[in-house]
Formats: sequence, structure tokens, C-alpha cells
Amino acid sequence: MTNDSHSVQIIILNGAPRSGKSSIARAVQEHFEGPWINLGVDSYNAMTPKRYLPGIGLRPGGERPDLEELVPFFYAALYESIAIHASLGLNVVADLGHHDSYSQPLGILSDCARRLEDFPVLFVGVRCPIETIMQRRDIVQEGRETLYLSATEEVPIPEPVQRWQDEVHRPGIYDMEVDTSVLTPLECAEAIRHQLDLGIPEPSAFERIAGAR
Ligand SMILES: Nc1ncnc2c1ncn2[C@@H]1O[C@H](COP(=O)(O)OP(=O)(O)OP(=O)(O)O)[C@@H](O)[C@H]1O
Repeated sequence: MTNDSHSVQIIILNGAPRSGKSSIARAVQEHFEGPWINLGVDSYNAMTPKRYLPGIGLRPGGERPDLEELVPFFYAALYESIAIHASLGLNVVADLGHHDSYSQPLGILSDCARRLEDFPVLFVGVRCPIETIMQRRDIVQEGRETLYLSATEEVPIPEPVQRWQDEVHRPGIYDMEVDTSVLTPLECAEAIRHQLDLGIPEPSAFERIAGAR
């Protein structure tokens, strides 16, 4: 293990539920060299008391002002632990759904970006058209049978699903983007590796976001 923070890499995958973030994170863990630790919404929520769920997965719309008080602290703690992993030489791939559509803007993404300012971060926009998102919401996944709103004849796209689509890519500043409706998870991971080999653009997306207070 190394303590050289410049030899480690951090990948933040940002996208709506069902966009394919976790599948890319798994492909990174399986195919990239070295230890890649997955710290994201699923792993953080597994550690969050049930009564505070959906925790950092709180959807856009400002429906839960009671939870909003905690969400910035959850995110801050998660990003600090990403920084600690990286400072110990452990690569991190984090799959998240950042947005700022709470009952009032919370500025979480720029705060998170500032917490990683000592590290190289590749910020990846995980795009997926809403039609494909809706199809994936119907795929039955063990333990998540009731988690996802599905289409009905009257409401082909439920409002919360549309809200995710509208809000998750604001401000839309990324180092690169992938579209999971045209690339497999492994192809997305390969595109990410290619970008890492080329180098993170300067200034990086996180540097730009951190500066935008
Ligand atoms: N690139 C892809 N091509 C085809 N299907 C995919 C792709 N990526 C993911 N899927 C499928 O879409 C569904 C959602 O994928 P995944 O769990 O990776 O998304 P997610 O963004 O992490 O979702 P959530 O935030 O809801 O956990 C799964 O059934 C998965 O097999």
C-alpha cells in the first residue's frame, strides 16, 4: 500500500436510479488493477438506520425536510471516508445520485468536491434515456421488489422518475459522460479507464465545481 495520494484514483459515478451506476462500479472492481473500494449510495444506506432512509438517496422534490437536515452530514461523512481511503492508497469508485432539489438548495456537491481537493477525481455523468430507465424499473431485483415506481397506462412516467432525470445532471459539469443505453457496463468501465489513462482534464470537473460557491 502507498500513502502517495497522487497514485490513487477516485471515480465518482453520478446518475439517476437504474441508470447503471452500480453495474459500472462492479465492472471497475472486477476488471481494473488493484483494490477498488465501492463507497456509494447502496453501501452508505446499508449503514444508515432504517428510520433515516432513503438517506443520501433522498429523491428530488423537497418531500422530506426532516431528513434534509441530515443529508449534508451523511454526504460529508461519506466523502471524508472516500478521502481517507484514498490517502491510504485505496482506489475508490462511488456510485451516487447527486442533486440539489431539496426544499431549499443545500450545495452538497460543491461541499463534497472541496473535501476531495487533494485527490485526483474523475467525475462521470452516467446518462440513460428515461424510456430505458422505465424498462429497467420493471426488472425484478431481489430485495427491491417494492422500491421502484413503475409505469402504468395512465402514468407512463411517474413524476418522481422524471424529476430524477431533470435534476441529477445539474449543473452537468463532468470530466466525461457515458450512456448506458448504448454501452454495456464493461464498455463504460473501459471508456473510463481510457480517460484515466489519458489523464483527468484540467481543471477537473470537481475543481470547477468546488470553486463555484
Ligand atoms: N449498460 C447497461 N446495459 C444494459 N442493462 C444495464 C446496463 N447497466 C445496468 N443495466 C441493468 O439496469 C438495471 C439497473 O442497473 P444498476 O443497478 O447498475 O443501476 P443503478 O444506477 O446502480 O441503480 P440504483 O441506483 O437503482 O441501484 C439492472 O437490472 C442492470 O442489469
